Amino acid sequence: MTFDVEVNNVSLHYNGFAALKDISFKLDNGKIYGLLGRNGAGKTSLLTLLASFRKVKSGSIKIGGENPFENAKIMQHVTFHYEADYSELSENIKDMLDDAERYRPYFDRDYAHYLADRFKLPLKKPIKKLSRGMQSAFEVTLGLASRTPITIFDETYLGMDAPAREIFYEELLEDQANHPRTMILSTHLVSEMDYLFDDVIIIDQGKFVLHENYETLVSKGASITGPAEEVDTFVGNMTRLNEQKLGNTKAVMVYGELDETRRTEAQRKGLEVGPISLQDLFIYLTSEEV
Ligand SMILES: Nc1ncnc2c1ncn2[C@@H]1O[C@H](COP(=O)(O)OP(=O)(O)OP(=O)(O)O)[C@@H](O)[C@H]1O
Repeated sequence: MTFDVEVNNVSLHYNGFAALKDISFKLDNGKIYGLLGRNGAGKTSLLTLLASFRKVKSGSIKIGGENPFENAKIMQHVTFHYEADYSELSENIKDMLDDAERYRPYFDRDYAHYLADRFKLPLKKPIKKLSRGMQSAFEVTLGLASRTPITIFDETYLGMDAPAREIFYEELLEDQANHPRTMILSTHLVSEMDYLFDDVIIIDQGKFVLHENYETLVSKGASITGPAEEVDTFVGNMTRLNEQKLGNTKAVMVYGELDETRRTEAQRKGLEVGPISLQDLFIYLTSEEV
């Protein structure tokens, strides 16, 4: 069975406030998707609909061709991980991992224990007594070890420190290579996580902005570095996303493709042409002026 995801014209209102406005996109199997959007863009709202935490009332969502809402056949293949509130839970990590094995059909117990060890999670400690970062690491452990065909992480990793996030990224890429599934990672940590994404989806103020392959997206811009005057002349009236100056050297990020003729021209003028960052593109595409 395949688990393609189809989101068709989905809108969501909270007491008259439009949090999602006519969103449509499709997800293929086996890719890592980065879901990006500024604060309040609607990422969590969208993910709770995908995870069937709430019912779609306007538009439709299909997973594997079926409506997933209250559909046990589909929902056992979808997991949603977020910064859960464990403050009332007295069970320890080991018991929780044992429980997970019972209701998650793809769960790999050995891998879960290996991850818990890498994250230095104390197996015998009640989860409510773990720090916020450790609770996040536990959630991430569940998410990876569940190996669910559609795995959704809603900024689960925010509370984790940088070394722990690095372990998560390493494990995510390695486990995805061995057990491909559809992963959706919503995040603000764009510059830190961009290399993980196969595709990027950007939403802004409840609206769909784009769904694009990561490489294709970043090739839509370039950074031009060299003597300030030369750079300014070369860039002309192209859209500038960002610029930095150090002494007489300037680096300008531009939006817009540079064809071979323009690249050769840059080279002739001694300018360096490099790739653009997803972060700069994201900031530009979701800025008020666009
Ligand atoms: N239960 C709710 N009732 C009313 N408004 C809500 C509710 N949940 C979210 N909203 C509003 O809907 C919009 C989208 O919120 P959502 O949490 O989906 O955004 P987000 O992209 O996940 O934001 P963040 O990155 O800040 O977590 C926001 O304006 C938020 O205030």
